[in-house]
Amino acid sequence: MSSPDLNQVRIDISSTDSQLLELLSKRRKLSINVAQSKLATTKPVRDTEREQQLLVKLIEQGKALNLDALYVTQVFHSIIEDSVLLQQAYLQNHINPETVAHKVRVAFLGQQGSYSHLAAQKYFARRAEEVIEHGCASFKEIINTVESGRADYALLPIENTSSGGINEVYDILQHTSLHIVGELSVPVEHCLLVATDTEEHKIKTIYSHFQPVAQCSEYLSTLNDIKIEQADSSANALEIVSQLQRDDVAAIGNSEGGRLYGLTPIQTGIANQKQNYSRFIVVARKPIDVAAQIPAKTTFIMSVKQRPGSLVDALLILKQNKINMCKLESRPIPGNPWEEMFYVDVESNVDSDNMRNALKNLGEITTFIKILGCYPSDDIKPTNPTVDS
Ligand SMILES: C=C(O[C@@H]1C=C(C(=O)O)C=C[C@H]1O)C(=O)O
Repeated sequence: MSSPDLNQVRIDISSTDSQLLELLSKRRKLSINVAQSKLATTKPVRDTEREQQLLVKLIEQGKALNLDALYVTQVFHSIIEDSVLLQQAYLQNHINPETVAHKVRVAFLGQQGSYSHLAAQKYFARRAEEVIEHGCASFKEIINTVESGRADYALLPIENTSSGGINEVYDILQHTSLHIVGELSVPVEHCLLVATDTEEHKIKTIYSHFQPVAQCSEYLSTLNDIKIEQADSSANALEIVSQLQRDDVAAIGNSEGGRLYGLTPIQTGIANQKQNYSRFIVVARKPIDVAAQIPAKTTFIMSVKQRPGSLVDALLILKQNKINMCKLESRPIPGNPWEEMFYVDVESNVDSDNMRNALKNLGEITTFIKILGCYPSDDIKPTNPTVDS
């Protein structure tokens, strides 16, 4: 048998890919039709039972076509995630028409290649056609840029799975007039990046923002005689190392950002936790409404009386109203030694009856309470197909 002609096979592959794209686009249009019907019936966007039935059937059909179950599941998890996010965006635009914009101005920490920059690109990819990027040198500058109207949105990192909550951002949220309107999680894959043909044992100085230093503390403790130099952001560290062009310096950053500065990774996966994610919040001058069909989160801050059990009493109000708390952080209140401000994230829409009732009751027992925002939950957990074996 003569071997297939490579050029011809590639032409056939390209044509098959075009058909796949057309089908994906057709499926997306159908998802929008589904969103339109849910708008009328107020049915939730997510229907995990339907997803499960769909996956089981697709796995079965895939088997008959020689496609393994894991592959089919992965592909359709990604297709369904897109479908859910698309529908959520449709419903959100419907309920907040004033936020629909062709062009948005976004402030974030650092410059091109920073984690915040990558997160901004990811978040706005499905929300605006054009993003005007506004890199800032500090969190204060970011907040100021949006408060003064020079940008429409800001992205702020709020927590990381390795290093925990980002205190500076929590403290800023106590005083800003901005509102949380969104959130997203991005994988953070730290590498050690260099500008020359060098090796790890030759490195004497590492440039990094302080957050990656905390997230990679275990790896850094295995290196001898290393000086850590602080940079304004991860991207700033990459830029410095790229300018220095020395065998004995390196930066901690992501490989995608490193490529922008001509750096190569000599160590990958150096974060303490292999599943290293950062969660970002998106803030704007005006709060948004979250459609009832979408899972919502509400973030509020409160302080309670200095007496036994007052925090427990506040949390019991959430329990009585069947509201799940997914995060609780405490931060000192400047000027009031040993008093704490509590940051609470709950899985609830601020306009739901339960949440209204809880906020009314909390208002009666707390010394201060302020809602920072209600926003769609970014957490689209993939549905598990239960396959009978
Ligand atoms: C499209 C729908 O909305 C969501 C997305 C699904 C999909 O893309 O297949 C399936 C179920 C829902 O979670 C639907 O309800 O049918």
